[in-house]
Amino acid sequence: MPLLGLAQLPINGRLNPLLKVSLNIFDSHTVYTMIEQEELRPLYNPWGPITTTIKSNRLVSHTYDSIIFYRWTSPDGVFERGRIMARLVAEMMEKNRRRVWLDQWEMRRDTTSDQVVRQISDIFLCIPKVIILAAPGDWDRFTNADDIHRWEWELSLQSDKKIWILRYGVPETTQAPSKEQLAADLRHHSTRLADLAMKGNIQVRVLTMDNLNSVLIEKLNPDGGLVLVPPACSTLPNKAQKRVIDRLHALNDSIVFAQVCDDGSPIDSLSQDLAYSASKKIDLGYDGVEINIGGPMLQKIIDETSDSSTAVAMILKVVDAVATLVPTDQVGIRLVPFSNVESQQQPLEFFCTLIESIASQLPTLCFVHVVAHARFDDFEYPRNASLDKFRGALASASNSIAFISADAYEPETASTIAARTQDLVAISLPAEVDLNLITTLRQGAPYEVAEATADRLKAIRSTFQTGKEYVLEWPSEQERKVFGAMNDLDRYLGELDPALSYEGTDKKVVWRKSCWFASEGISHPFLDTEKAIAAFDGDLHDGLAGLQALQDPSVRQSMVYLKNVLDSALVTTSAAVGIDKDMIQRCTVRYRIIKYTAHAGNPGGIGLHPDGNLLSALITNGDGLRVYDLDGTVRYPGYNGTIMMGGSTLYRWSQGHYPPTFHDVTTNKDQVKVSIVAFFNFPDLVTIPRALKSGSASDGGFFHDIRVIKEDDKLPHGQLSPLWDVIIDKHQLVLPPAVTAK
Ligand SMILES: O=C(O)CCC(=O)C(=O)O
Ligand SMILES: [Fe+2]
Repeated sequence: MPLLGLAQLPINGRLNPLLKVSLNIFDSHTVYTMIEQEELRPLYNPWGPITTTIKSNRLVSHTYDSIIFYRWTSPDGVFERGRIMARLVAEMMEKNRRRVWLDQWEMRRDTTSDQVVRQISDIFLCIPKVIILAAPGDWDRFTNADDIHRWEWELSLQSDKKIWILRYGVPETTQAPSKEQLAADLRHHSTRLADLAMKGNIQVRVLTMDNLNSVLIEKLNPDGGLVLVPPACSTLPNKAQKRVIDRLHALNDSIVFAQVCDDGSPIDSLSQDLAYSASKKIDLGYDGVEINIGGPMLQKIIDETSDSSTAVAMILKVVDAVATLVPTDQVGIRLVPFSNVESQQQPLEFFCTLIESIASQLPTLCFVHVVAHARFDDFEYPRNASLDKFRGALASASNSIAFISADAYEPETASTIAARTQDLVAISLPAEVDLNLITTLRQGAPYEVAEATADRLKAIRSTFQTGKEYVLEWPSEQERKVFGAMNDLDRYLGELDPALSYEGTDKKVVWRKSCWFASEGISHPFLDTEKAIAAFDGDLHDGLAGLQALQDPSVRQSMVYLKNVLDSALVTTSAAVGIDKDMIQRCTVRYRIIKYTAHAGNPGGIGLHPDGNLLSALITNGDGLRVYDLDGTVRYPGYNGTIMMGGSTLYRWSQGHYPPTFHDVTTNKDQVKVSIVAFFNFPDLVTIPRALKSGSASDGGFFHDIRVIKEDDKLPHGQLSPLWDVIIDKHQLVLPPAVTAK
């Protein structure tokens, strides 16, 4: 198949504005960011007492028929395979109208038994059937009682659930063993597992490529285009890869590139290894190769080479080596710059220099593919950070190398960029969730969010209609980073002086250490000048303290990370309650960090209140937050995700449709708790728009003047009084007389 110049790729007879560049079921943006250098640490015995209480969880609102545990445990390369399998099996089952929870929890070598037990037992409560994907290597790991994979088996087999064991990676002719054979097999490695297997309700099946083939082939982009096949696919048997290539070549004008990625081998042999595997890919029938500058070794170079020109030179050497074995116009490179900046390694300029150097050294290179988002399944990630810097860098060095930008674009954004630039634009994350998305869009159908997203939005909406909070849970990788960042804030706040403040409608006295940061909107940077802080609504003292805090590089880094998490939750929740995109962009955010402290023996806390703004996103690392429902229940949201709450402005704007979430905080005197709250609100508007949904006839008589709202909010007998009456009555509260007096 002749290689077409990318710019000539015709889609529906015209130059392609939306190009599917990844074979999404296989895509693997992040796996390589999880490289660890640590040794395997001894882990605790998982069968000790389980102290973790089971929290309300995300599965309850849906009914799933089964769960597939799928863990990735870097960096042995096997995870990638497991992930494809999990995904494909889930799809096979979903075709049969079974709802599958694909549990993609990242397990690390330092994951503790407690975390495993918590996660699994939590999920077990609401799932009738467990599917275990068993790779050939698993058995060998079962002699090690500390192996996290083994705990998972043990917990599963110990449960009263129906278990399906799907073996994969075995020769296609393997017969599924009986339960007895399975137990006998396991007995060589672990008597306990064997005994459990004999007792349990188990079905064993063998999963062959043929089982999967129909799903696999069906999912291949039927419209053709440039398909960048990621490494996971390249690790399939050659026969399977050929099938994929053939299928894609049979489609209109498809060009198929394989992603090649270093396997972590030492730098000396890296260039040769990569060049060799790239040439093998061409022999196999691929039209070209995409070098992923993000595999373990290259990433290590980027992370650890302090001198950036040395790092650039080392990477250039690798790219160059590939280009000696594969024609340069069949070589592209893939970069994921933002994920690096997040963990503060090389600055973005490094990637610009890298792009410029590669482009001038290899002027006939096929493309530079820059991926903006960095997380798997994070399809609502609002960063959409501009890639113009990188575009500019490439343009300054070459006018023939194609630039491909990939992000969680929506069709409008993608079209705008396609119209504004000469670039190829890839919708990556939404297409990963909805595999037919690109085809649908090309056919001119309206953009609809994927079913899973739609379900989530619906769940948020119905929760908010009852005035309750909604918790957007974190994947465990994120959880780890969030708590790391929270510890950092804790450290910083610990050095500030505590201040007394009177909070909540009941004017409870609080001791807290606090400061705030602000931004002009989602994905805007933090305000960085005294003038901007002074102009922003809020107490100046704490605002200036926030400005000071940003001078501390580690606080800044942690805040940037937490901001991303909070912003993402705000975008999702805004979409759920119907705040339109323009408004989302215009709303400002104040991020307050708080450390509750005891003072003179008095515990810290905040009195009962609803927040006054549109939406609040809260991350906290300790107990103390309490939510008062309108139905009289009291709940403690816990801290395994971003807690979303409606505010009184949303209540008014939605004309009473979304009651605000009433909450308070009580911490005892020995307790440490740090919180960060993102208050999302209209920008300096004096009056709020009349109705959340355009076309609403009446405005429900609610105040629209923000200043009036602020005053009114402080009182339980203002516009919120019908709600306060319910709360006071259902929870049998007694507010201080000064507060209740009209
Ligand atoms: O720290 C918390 O858990 C909640 C803080 C809060 O409600 C607020 O600052 O409005
Ligand atoms: Fe609050």
